[in-house]
Amino acid sequence: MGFMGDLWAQLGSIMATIMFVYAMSEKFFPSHLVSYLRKYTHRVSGFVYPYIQIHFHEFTGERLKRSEAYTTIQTYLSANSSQRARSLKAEVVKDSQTPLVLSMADNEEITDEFQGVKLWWSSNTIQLKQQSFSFYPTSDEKRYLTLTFHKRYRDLITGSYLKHVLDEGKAIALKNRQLKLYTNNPSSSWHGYKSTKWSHITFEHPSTFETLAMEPKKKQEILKDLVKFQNGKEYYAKIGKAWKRGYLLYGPPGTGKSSMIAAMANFLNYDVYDLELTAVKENTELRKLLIDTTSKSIIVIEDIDCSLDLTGQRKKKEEDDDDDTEMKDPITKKAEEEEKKGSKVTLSGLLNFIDGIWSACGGERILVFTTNFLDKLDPALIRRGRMDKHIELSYCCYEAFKVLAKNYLDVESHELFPKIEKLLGETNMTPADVAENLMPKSIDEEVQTCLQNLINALELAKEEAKKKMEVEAKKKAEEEEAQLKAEKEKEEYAQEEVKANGKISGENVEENGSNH
Ligand SMILES: Nc1ncnc2c1ncn2[C@@H]1O[C@H](COP(=O)(O)OP(=O)(O)OP(=O)(O)O)[C@@H](O)[C@H]1O
Ligand SMILES: [Mg+2]
Repeated sequence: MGFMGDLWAQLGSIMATIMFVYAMSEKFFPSHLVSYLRKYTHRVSGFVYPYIQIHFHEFTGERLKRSEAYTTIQTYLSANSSQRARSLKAEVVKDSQTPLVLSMADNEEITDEFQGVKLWWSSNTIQLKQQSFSFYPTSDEKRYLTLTFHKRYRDLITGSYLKHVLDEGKAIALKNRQLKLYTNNPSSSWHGYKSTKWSHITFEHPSTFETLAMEPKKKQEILKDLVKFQNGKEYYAKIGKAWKRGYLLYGPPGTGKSSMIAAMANFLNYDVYDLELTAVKENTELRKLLIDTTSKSIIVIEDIDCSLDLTGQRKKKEEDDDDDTEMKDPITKKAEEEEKKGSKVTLSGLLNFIDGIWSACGGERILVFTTNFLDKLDPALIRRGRMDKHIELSYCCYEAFKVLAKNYLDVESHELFPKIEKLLGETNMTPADVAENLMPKSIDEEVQTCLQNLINALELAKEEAKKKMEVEAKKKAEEEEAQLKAEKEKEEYAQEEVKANGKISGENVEENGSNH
């Protein structure tokens, strides 16, 4: 089949050339003669040439829009052809992680196999007449890809194979794409030509789950959860829930909340939308921003407790303020109104953001809230169903230290490790501080020295914590003593008062008695 197939493919190319000559000959021969010749050759070629060809042109339609099928197939072929094709072309492709994308050169051919069936792909060009004027940029070359296969496999190729090529091509493009980090623009700049609600830059955070220091068991659990979500399209459809998941990351500063978000984005290959709530004026704007996000993304609201007064106190405060506005001069009044307008996103607005429109907004979105203080948040915000998973990021444990030691110093065990393990059990230090202390201060600093630096820092922290505890205990004891003293004094005073009252009433009785 191989040799004969190649032979037929060659024959196919010859036929294509003949057709091309026909097309050109229309200029020189009478049209009826050309169409007769064309019909006749078609019949003959169909009889002797059992192959079918499908062409995919690079540009389609009037506006010369680049065909999505062409790009996707090219991506598929690039992944498959770069090892097989003899001649390749290199291109810089926008939004791709790899600086140069290799693909089949023009007029090159490769073979592919699908379920045991062999097929041929070739990339071709046609020279066009130079256009005198065009509004859209045009080239004098037209490119197209040609798929050739035996007519016996028509159903297999047009059905499953092409679907396979397009699915695979899309998956490769997604994997290779450059991730983006979006931030919301203030709504005052939303109007006008080309205005957008989000600005973006390339997302290049180096944090991954390998570099993230935390207990391996917890890390595995999170990874499993993310994979389940990413592959859960059918599952979410089956249970009738929107394909979304909410994570609440909480813990002290420097424990890796932001690093985890970056690791999630790198792991899932999702874009990140960093939503700055204080720049959002009202609930409707919040909804508009959400609608403007794409799927396969992580929407992040950092420090949710600081971004908003979500405890319902805002409303009360505004009402109080309203009482005396009548007395203020117009400029002050206006400034205050503007200020109030500054951030009018309310808890219910945020809840709608999560539950309402959010659910109708397509799928594959992850929402992450971070906070340093879990108990400061309104229970309505963090109840299950809204935030599906709560993840605590805490002080550095021994397991987390081992990850950092491996990443920063390339050591997996050391005689100083047991000492560090003991100290980490006795004192609280964030992974950020542990990492900082572990980092070599000069190029030639030895592992031993770096570990010793950490031990010194841990001992110092332990000492400080001890001192702090002692001071607090002393303060508490003093407070308790003062309270006891105050209570005692109060009691004594009360007793004296009772005594004094008794005396007075006794005197009164005496007085009354003498009156009788
Ligand atoms: N768990 C961790 N694993 C690895 N590195 C960490 C971890 N936690 C913190 N770091 C290091 O400390 C730096 C600060 O961490 P990060 O910004 O993720 O903390 P955070 O919890 O988001 O703090 P904040 O509450 O202040 O926003 C990171 O750049 C990283 O180098
Ligand atoms: Mg952070």
